[in-house]
Amino acid sequence: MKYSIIRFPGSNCDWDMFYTLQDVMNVTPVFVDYREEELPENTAAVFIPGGFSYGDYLRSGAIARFSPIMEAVKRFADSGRPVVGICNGFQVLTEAGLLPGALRRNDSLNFICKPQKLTVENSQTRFTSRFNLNQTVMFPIAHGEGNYYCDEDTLKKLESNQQILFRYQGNPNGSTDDIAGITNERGNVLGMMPHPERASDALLGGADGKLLFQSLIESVAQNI
Ligand SMILES: NC(=O)CC[C@H](N)C(=O)O
Repeated sequence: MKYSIIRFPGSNCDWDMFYTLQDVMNVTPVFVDYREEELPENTAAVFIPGGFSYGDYLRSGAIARFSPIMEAVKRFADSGRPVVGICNGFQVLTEAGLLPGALRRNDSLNFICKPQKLTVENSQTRFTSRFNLNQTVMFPIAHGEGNYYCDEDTLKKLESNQQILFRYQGNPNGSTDDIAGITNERGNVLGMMPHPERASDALLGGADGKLLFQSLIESVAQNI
């Protein structure tokens, strides 16, 4: 089983993800170039890491979503298997239409880089089964375009389908309804602005993020 990490020109959290998967979680990560048209065989889950794909030109993620590999990522997601986008990865997934809504400039118009408290809003998913409901966790944030926006109807659907997995405590960027991380309706595609891979080892200042990787890896093992 491989855990595929997609690399675009400008990705910069690819090694953070690799380290977490290989050294902390003891699974097998593999980098996948954006020009590839297929994912490696035996891919168990796809990760789209943080960064500044194509220099964040036009809008974050707006160019990366046209990369050849994204067609394969869409097919993988359509088959119900897990796809996780962190930070720029979340931006790419909304631009690609795999997640609802959009990420806009932070309301302060400043880049924000700090540890951020979050509330776990749903602990009954393949990504969050190791957390407790309403648990407070600390994940770093580092973004200029993390202001999640969706219209009223979409927000109602996100809430009624329990697609909101994480909310900010003390909204740092103006996100609608304090939203920090959501899934698609089917529940197999996750996007979040905070970085669990940067909170996966006490040496990094905290290990709350490890729970997310544990949840996902267990669900893969159980074929959920
Ligand atoms: N760390 C990141 O992924 C940065 C995200 C994005 N490019 C932004 O600044 O909004």
